[in-house]
Amino acid sequence: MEENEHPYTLINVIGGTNGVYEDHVEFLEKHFKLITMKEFTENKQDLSHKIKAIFMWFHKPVVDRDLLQSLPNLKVIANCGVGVDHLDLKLISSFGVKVANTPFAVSNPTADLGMALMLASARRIVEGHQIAVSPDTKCFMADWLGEEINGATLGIIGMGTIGYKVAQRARAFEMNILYHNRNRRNEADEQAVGAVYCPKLEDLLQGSDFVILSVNLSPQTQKLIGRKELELMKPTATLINISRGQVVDQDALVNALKNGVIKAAALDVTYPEPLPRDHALLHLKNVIITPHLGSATSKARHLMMRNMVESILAGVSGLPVPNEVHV
Ligand SMILES: O=C(O)C(=O)CO
Repeated sequence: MEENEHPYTLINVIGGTNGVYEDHVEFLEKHFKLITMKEFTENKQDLSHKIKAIFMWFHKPVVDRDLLQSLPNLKVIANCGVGVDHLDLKLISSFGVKVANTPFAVSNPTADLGMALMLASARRIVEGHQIAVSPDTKCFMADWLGEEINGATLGIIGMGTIGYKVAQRARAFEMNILYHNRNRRNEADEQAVGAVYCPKLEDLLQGSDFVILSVNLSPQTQKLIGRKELELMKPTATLINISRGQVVDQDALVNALKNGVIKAAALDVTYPEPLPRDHALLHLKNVIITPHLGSATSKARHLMMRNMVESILAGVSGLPVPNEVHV
C-alpha cells in the first residue's frame, strides 16, 4: 500500500512490556501509517492535519483538550480494553470524535482471573508456594487448610459481560450466586447460572462468602465499597476486585483486613498502580495482589488489537464504529 493511501494514525508506545509488541506493530503497519507521539510532538505543524485516529494502548497517549485541539481531522480513538474511565468522553465527543473499546476481547480472561484469584485466596496458593519453596520447610500436607468454594455463596457486584462470565464459571464450581447490578438481568439469564438478584447491595454483602467487583468505574461506583460495606460482610468473607482500584476505599480495606472485619482480599487492581512499596496492602498476609492481569493473555491482546484496527478503519471511513462507547 502506498504511504498516501494510509489513513494516518497516532501510536504512542512501541516495544517494552507495556507496549505494542513487534508482531502487533507489523500488523498495524499493514493498515496504517504509524506516527509516534514523539514524532508528532517534534513535527506538529506537518502532522496535525494528517492524523485521523488515535491508537490508545494502555492509557497512552493522554488525550486532553490540548491534544484534541491540535488534531482537527481526528475521527476516532480506539482504546485497548473495556474500561474508559481514563477518558473524558464528553470532552472527546464535543470535538466530534468517536471512542471505541474492546469489551469482547477482555471478558473471558478477566472472568478467568477473577476465578483464579478467588481460588488462590481460598486455597492459599500464594502462601502454599512460599511454603513449598522455603528452605525451612520440613513437611508437606500439614496444617495449611483453606476453604472449598463449592457450596459457598459468591456475590457479584456488576453483572455486565464480565460479571456474567464469572457467574457461568462459578456455576460450574457449584457455587450459589447472588448479584447486584443497576439493571436486573432477564429471567433466562438468571436461570442459566442460577443467580439471585439483590436489589439492595447490603443483602448481597451480608449473604456472601466471596464478593467480586466487576463494575465500571464511574462517579456512582467510586468507593462503592467503604467501611460501612466492609462491616456488612461476613468476617469469614473474601473481597475480590477485578474492576478498578478506586471502587474500593483502600484505607477502609486495610483497616478491615488488619482487624478481622473480613478475612482476606484478592486484588488485580489497586489505586494507584503500582502501589507505593511501603503501602500497607503490600505487607498484609491476608492479601493477594496481581499487577492488573485481567486482559493479560496473548489471545486477548491480539484480539484487542484486531478489534481496535476494525474500529479505526470504520471510524476513518465514516462508517458505524464497532464497539463504539456512547457518552
Ligand atoms: O479491559 C480493561 O479495562 C481491563 O482493565 C482488563 O483488566
